[in-house]
Amino acid sequence: MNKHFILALDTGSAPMSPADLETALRAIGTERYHDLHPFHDLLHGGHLDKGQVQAWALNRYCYQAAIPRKDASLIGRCEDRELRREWLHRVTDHDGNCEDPGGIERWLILTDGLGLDRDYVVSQQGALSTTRFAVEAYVRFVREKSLLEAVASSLTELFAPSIHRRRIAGMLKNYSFIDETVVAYFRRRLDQAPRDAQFALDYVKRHAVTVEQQRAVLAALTFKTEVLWAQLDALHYAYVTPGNIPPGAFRPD
Ligand SMILES: O=C(O)c1cc(C(=O)O)c2c(n1)C(=O)C(=O)c1cc(C(=O)O)[nH]c1-2
Repeated sequence: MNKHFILALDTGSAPMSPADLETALRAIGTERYHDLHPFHDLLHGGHLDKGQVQAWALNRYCYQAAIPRKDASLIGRCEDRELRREWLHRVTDHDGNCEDPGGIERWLILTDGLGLDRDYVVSQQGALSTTRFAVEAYVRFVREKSLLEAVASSLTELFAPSIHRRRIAGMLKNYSFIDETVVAYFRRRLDQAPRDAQFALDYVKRHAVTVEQQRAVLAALTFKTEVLWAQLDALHYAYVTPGNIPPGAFRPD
């Protein structure tokens, strides 16, 4: 977390204004969001082979599959009807409904396009243990922490549209095996994520009013950046340095 803001909250003085809280939250993204991870430079810059892109996509499926579970958990313990109403579409955005097949289906179209077997992807059997541990830590965090911290932990989405735009452009340009069908998931998120992130940011700015609450939301967002970073560390270790794929994990042909 940005040292300046920790110090501001350590003094025991007045809580930050909502505007300063937003600045502090955004500073966490600037310092820690996973757009800074070297694995993303390789992925977006066209420096991975098809097997490494497959490894990324099948590991990332675990995250996709967990998102509606953590959102349903949040709804399940929320007393506030307005918040439940607003949060509900996050579940259908991923699970789909009669009008839209949903984000998980779009992710599976992406893994189909990369030549991966659907049942194998959905089984998560080839995923790295670190991926599963990190993703599950996020689900548990949302289930167990305060509602305010749970909402704050989604705020990495403030920073997602720019990485999605970079990914769409970079992957289409740099990989012969990527086409519009495969990047459809990210195109859709360009509309969905800003709306969700803005709601969550407004909620956090309205409800994190004490020093303790502000400290908790900053820590929640920091935790979430670690969930994302750990997944890329694991991918980088296993699939970029030769000889490191752990037993049982996906092995590219
Ligand atoms: O590709 C990415 O870098 C990225 C990052 C994040 C994020 O920052 O948590 C999400 C997504 N994508 C995404 O597609 C998505 O649906 C999503 C939901 C959430 C969340 O915490 O509720 N984060 C993200």
